[in-house]
Amino acid sequence: RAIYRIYFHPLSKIPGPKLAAATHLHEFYHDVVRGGKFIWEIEKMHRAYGPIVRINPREVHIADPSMYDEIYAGCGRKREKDPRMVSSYASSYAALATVDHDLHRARRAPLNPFFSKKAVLELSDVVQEKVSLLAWHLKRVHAEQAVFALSTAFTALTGDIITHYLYGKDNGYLRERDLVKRNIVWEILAKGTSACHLFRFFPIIPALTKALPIRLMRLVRPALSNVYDLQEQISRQSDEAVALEGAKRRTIYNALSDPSVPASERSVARLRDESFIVLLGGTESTAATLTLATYHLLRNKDFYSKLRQELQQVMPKPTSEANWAQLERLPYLTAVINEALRLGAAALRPARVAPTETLYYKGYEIPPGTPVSTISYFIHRNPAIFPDPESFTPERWIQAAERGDNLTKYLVPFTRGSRICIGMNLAYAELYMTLAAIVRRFDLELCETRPEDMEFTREMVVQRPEKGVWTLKVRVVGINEA
Ligand code: HEM
Repeated sequence: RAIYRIYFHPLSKIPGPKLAAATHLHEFYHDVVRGGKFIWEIEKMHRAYGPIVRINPREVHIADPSMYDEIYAGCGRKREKDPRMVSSYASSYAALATVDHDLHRARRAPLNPFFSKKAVLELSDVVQEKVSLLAWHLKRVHAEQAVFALSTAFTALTGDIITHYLYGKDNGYLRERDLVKRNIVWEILAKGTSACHLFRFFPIIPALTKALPIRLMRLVRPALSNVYDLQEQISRQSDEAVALEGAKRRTIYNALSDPSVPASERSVARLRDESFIVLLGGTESTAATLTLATYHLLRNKDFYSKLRQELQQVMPKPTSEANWAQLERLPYLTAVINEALRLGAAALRPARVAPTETLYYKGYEIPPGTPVSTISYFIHRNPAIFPDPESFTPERWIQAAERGDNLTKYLVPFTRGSRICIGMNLAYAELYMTLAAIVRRFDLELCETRPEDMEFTREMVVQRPEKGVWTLKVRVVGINEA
C-alpha cells in the first residue's frame, strides 16, 4: 500500500516527503501523540518542497494566497468538507461538520438570517448589555484591587452573547462573581479541545459517546462530565426555548425547529449538534481574539493611548456607548482588530474538497475529490505580505491604506466561500464594541502574564500555548469617569 501511495497514487507527482505520502502515522504522531504539532511539520515541508506539498497520503496543502479563492470557492462552485477532518468537531449533524455541499446549504439556511450585518446591528443592545456587565466586573476588581483573569471574562462575555442568540436568554456567566464557576463552555474549551485530533483519527469515539445514554456515559467516562453537563443543559434550554411562547425575539433554536425545516432535519441530534457548535464556535475564537488584542495593547502603551484618543471621536465621554456601525469607521481600532485577527485567529486546517472539479496549481493537477487546505496562519505570517510578521503592528494596516494597498484581501481568519464562518459579523460587533468600551474607560496593567502564556505552540483547532489556554491577567489601575 505504501508503494502504491508513493509511486502510483494520483497525488504521487505532488512534492512532499515520502513518509507523509506513505502513511498517516506521521501526522498521527505529531498531532495526537505530541499534541497539535503537525502544523509545524507542514511548515517545515513547505520550506523544503515549496508552496504545494502532499502532507499525508490523501491531502494537499498549498501555502500560496493566490490559490485561496480557488480552494475556498463560493458562487455556486461545489465545495465539500473532508469526511476525515470533520470528525474532529464531534458534531456530525452541525453545518460545520456537514460533508455534502447541498446538505450544508440546507442546514446553514435557517441560521443565515441571524448573522447578516443588519441582524447583528439590530441586536447591538444584546452585545452592549454584556459589555456593560464586563465593565461592572472591571469596576469591581478595581475597588477590590484584585488580579482579574480578563481572558476568562471574555469567554463569559462571548458565551453569554451567543446563548442569548440561541435561546433568547443568556447563561448568566457574567452575572457570577466567580467567572469560571458555572461556565461549562469555558471548561470544555480549556480542557476538552485537546481531544480534537484523537476524534479525527478515531471518529468512532465521539459517535459511540453520543449514541449511549448520558447516564451510562457518566459511569464509563467520568472525566468527560463537563461535556455531558453541557449536553444536558443544551437539551434543557432547547425545550425551554420552544416553550417560550410569544418570545420578543425569534431565537436560533426556534428557527432550527420551525415546521418549514424538513422533518428529517428536525431531529434532536441535529438540534443538539448545531447548538453545541454555535455555542463553542461563538465563544472561543472571539474571546481569544479579544485576549490577544488586549495583551498587545497593554504591552505597548502607545497603542493603547493612540486608540483611546481615536475613540473620543465617537465616545465623547468614557461611559459613552457606540455600536459597531459607528466604531468600524475608526481606522486605528480597525487596524488593531485586523492585527489581532491576523495573529490570533483559529489555526485549524480547514480542508475543502472540490467533488467534480480538477484544480490546477503551477502545473500540478489536483484530481476531484482531493482534500486541499491552506492554513490561514501561513498566509498571515507570510513576510512578503506582512513584513516582520510576528510583530503586532496596527500601523501596517494604516500605511497600506495610505499606499492604496488592499491588505485585507490577505486577511482570512474566517476562511472564504460557501463555508465561511457564519458568525463573522457577530464576531466583529463583539470585537469592536468590547475593545472600545475597555480602552476608552479603563486603565489596565498586565500582571502575572508571561509571553509564553500567550504563545502559539499547539494547534487544537484554535491556537494553544504549550500548557493550558491563553491566559491574560490584568489589574485595573484607573477608571475614567468624567
Ligand atoms: C474571531 C472570531 C471567529 C473566528 C476567527 C472564526 C473562524 C471560523 C472558521 C475558520 C470557520 C471555518 C471552519 C472550517 O472550515 O472548518 C468557522 C466556521 C463557523 N463559525 Fe466561526 N469564527 C469566529 C467567530 C464565530 C462566532 C461569533 C460564531 C457564532 C455563531 C461562529 C460560528 C461558526 C459556525 C457555526 C461555523 C460553521 C459555518 C458553516 O460551516 O457553514 N464563529 N469559523
